[in-house]
Parts: sequence; C-alpha cells; structure tokens
Amino acid sequence: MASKVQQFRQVGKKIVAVGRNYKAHAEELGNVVPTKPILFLKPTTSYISQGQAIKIPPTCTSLHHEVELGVVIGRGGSKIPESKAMEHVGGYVLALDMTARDFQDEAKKKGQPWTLAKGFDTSCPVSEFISMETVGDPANTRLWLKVNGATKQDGNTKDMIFSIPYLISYISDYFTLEEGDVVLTGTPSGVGPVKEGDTIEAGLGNSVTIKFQVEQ
Ligand SMILES: CC(=O)CC(=O)C(=O)O
Ligand SMILES: [Mg+2]
Repeated sequence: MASKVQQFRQVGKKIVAVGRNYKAHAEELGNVVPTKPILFLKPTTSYISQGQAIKIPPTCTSLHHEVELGVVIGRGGSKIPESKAMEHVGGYVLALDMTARDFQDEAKKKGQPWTLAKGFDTSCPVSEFISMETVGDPANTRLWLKVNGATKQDGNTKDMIFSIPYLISYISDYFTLEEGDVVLTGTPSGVGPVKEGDTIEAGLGNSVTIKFQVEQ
C-alpha cells in the first residue's frame, strides 16, 4: 500500500510554489532578483499526470512552460529550523509550473495576484513520486525541458538562489506544512511559449522523464 506521501496527488494537500529562484530566470523576464522567497499557491485541481493533456486556459495567448523540482513533504511541521528541514522531505516530483504569461503580465502591471495565471486547471503536470535515493543530491540535479524535441530549458538545482532547507524553513514560518504538500522550487531560465499540438518532454537527473501534450 502506497504511503500518503506517495499518494500526494490524492491526499489533496497544498502546492506552495516559489517564484524567481534562479537568477538567470528572474533576469530573462526583466524581474528584480529577489532577496527573500516569492511565494504563491496553486490549487490541487491544477494537478495532472501523464496521459492527461495540458489545456490552454480560455483567452490565454501566451502559455509558458516552467520545469521545476517539486519537494514532497513527508512529515509536516510549523516553524521548522533550516537545520532540520531535510528531515521533513519525503521525496520529490518533476513538475511543470504552467503559466499563462499574458495573464501574469497583466496582473503584475495592475498589482493583482497571479492566481489565474498560475492556478488554472491542468497548470501543474507532475511525474510519479520520486524517491530520495533516485534524486541523490537535490542541490545538484539537472533539470531539462524540450518542446517538440528542441531543448528550451537546461538547468541545475545548484543555481537556486534559496536552498531547499531554507525554503522549507521560510515557508513553515508562515504556513504549516503537511504530509503530502508539494513545494515547487522555481524554474531555471529558458521559459517560453507552447501552443496547441506541442509536445513537452522534461527530465530530472538521468532517470526521470515526463511527456505531456498541449491542447486547446
Ligand atoms: C515569473 C514566474 O512566473 C515565477 C515562477 O514561477 C518561477 O518559477 O520563477
Ligand atoms: Mg514557476
């Protein structure tokens, strides 16, 4: 019987996402490099797994891919010290933080939240649960993404501005983290648009790959 952590998608716990956690990505969109983590939430209804399609949300004209390492929380907690943070990690997922960039740009201009840009149905495609052993060192793991076979993103988690222990500690100062929650740790540079009919493939390290189709 799979544990609750392995069933993270069914447990229905929250997705806490970190924005601009790679300097090169913050700069490619003309954003200021953050001095503290930028957080937003994605609803659990945004999850899809392989075999399901990414659906372009109504009126969106610029849907972007963002490949990210997701940390699956194995043991919940509040005000977790950075020194103990990795004891709360149960495993990982490879995730896409699909983003309606036109919605986000408009929201940024108006000082509005990113909820619609980041939280629409199908905006969080994920792999199966990945064990800690499979990932090895989460602070030095390659992340890549291709659209129709062409490489668009090829980064490494060593370039994160805020480390996984720091993020878990920081987030848990504000939100209680629960077993089955997923923390999306931000995307490396190379984000860009996808359109109807495109195929997105992404990978983590040498062993995990995912593939999703984009549909209208
Ligand atoms: C600019 C963004 O959409 C922030 C984000 O999600 C990231 O991964 O960085
Ligand atoms: Mg992101």
